[in-house]
Amino acid sequence: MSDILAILATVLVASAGCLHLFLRYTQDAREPPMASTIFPFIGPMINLSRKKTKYYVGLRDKYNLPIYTLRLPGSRLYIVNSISLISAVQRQFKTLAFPPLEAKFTTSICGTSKIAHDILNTNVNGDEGFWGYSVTFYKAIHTPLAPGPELDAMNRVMAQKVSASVDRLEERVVGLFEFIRHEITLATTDSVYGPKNPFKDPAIVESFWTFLPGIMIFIMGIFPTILARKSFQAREFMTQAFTRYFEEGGHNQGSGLIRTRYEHSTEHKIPIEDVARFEVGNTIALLANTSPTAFWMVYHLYASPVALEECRQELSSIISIETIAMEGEETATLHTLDMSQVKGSCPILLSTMQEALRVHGVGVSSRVVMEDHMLDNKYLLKKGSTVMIPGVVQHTSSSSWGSADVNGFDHRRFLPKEKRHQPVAFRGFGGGTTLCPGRHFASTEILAFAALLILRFELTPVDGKWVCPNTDNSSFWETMPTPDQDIRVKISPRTGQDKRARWRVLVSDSDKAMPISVEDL
Ligand code: HEM
Repeated sequence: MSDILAILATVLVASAGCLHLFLRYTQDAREPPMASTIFPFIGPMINLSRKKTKYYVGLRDKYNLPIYTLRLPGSRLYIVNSISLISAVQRQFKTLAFPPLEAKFTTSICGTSKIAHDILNTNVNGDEGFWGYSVTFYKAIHTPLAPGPELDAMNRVMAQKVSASVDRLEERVVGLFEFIRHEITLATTDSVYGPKNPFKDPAIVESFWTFLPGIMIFIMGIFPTILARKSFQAREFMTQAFTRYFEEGGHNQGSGLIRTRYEHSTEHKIPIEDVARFEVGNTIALLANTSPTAFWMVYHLYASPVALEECRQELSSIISIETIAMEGEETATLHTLDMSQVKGSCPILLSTMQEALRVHGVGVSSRVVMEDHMLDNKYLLKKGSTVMIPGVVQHTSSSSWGSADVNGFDHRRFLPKEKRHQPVAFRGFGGGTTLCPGRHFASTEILAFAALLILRFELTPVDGKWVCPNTDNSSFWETMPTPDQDIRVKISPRTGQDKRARWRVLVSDSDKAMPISVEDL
């Protein structure tokens, strides 16, 4: 037995030695330094799958490097820690490019046809000029999602749905995440897809959440029909529903966003079933992050009596109340929450949402290196490698946020007058050319939902105290992780509330952007 162990140990040491030699031989001295590891290639792979984005934080704390190399079997990752290098990466958007990665993810996650694959990959990075599906896509969807009439129209539907969902609330016990996810999913999809929204069918809602866990398998392309069978079936079911939606012209009654997406695809001769497949992919951007962000914000509001009270006060000062005539002789009070006032006059509420995105946001911005490049004239990035900017590294950086409370939740941290932080370190919505175009829509929805909830209801945890759930089970690709365990809460109307009062959310014409990311300031 001991002989076998000795042989095994020798083989392991010898293999590690060979891998170290190979590493040294194939690593250029001008490349970012390597994070050392006992077992090259295999070690980082195991650590990444076990610790996920926490691995990047651990390496940042251990080596404190501006940028470093992680070698995985068959690929090089350059991980960026330094703020100044983030700007340098984002400036080189052609050489350190996102569109080729996006095209690869889209085709593998959505299971598109060869025709759609070829259209998507033609002039994918715009090297031959500003034409082709991929490079014109971002500009096309930017207009209906940017502050202006189309976004206002979408927000109006959303506001009405969110308001109706809070109206339906009554005294009961719910799973907080489950409840928020359900309401946000319906409000978001109704706003985007209109009256023929496929998500009105509960089977489609269920399919969406069944589809998500298979995403990593789709991306890696390892037998998805077997290893992600349920996900695969859910995706195909959603594809059929979206094909029917487009064939029946559902998009014509939907938002500017869905009409633009459909027109952009058909102008580029994407077959209808692939338009539907792209839409299944789009539901990930649309839904996967909004519900968890709303959940974390609501959790922190109710878990902190000070934050709750300050936000309630802020909101109470902008609510307008009028008496309206009802049937017969009756009257009622109508409370109006105007979202442009929320955005302009409720900085603590906005700051609480940003802090939820900072504390929980773990999105990684990725870029593929199109040709050998000297980043900032200092570091050689080799063609074919991937550059990664993990948001969590920035969000937990004490040099950006202050060492005293970087790990704590401070609902006032983002107040303009407090300004104690480095704004570039906020990566909740990414940055540069891939900055999330849906941030205005998502933020308005989350703020409207949270505002109505805290103005009208108390939430008390059934277990007696608020305990922050872990997120260890969340997937690698998730930008806002979902909680591992739900929190059972009792919902009850606030005392002293007029039970007959009516509430509405107003979205008045606004072409001003909310100051969310550094690009909006
Ligand atoms: C709170 C909710 C949301 C969060 C936290 C979030 C976050 C992000 C992040 C971190 C990125 C990647 C940025 C990068 O790589 O640098 C991104 C990209 C994107 N988001 Fe969002 N997002 C949210 C909601 C939405 C919504 C509602 C939509 C659509 C209406 C949307 C559409 C997109 C799109 C299309 C991209 C890709 C941009 C590109 O092609 O370059 N997101 N989002």
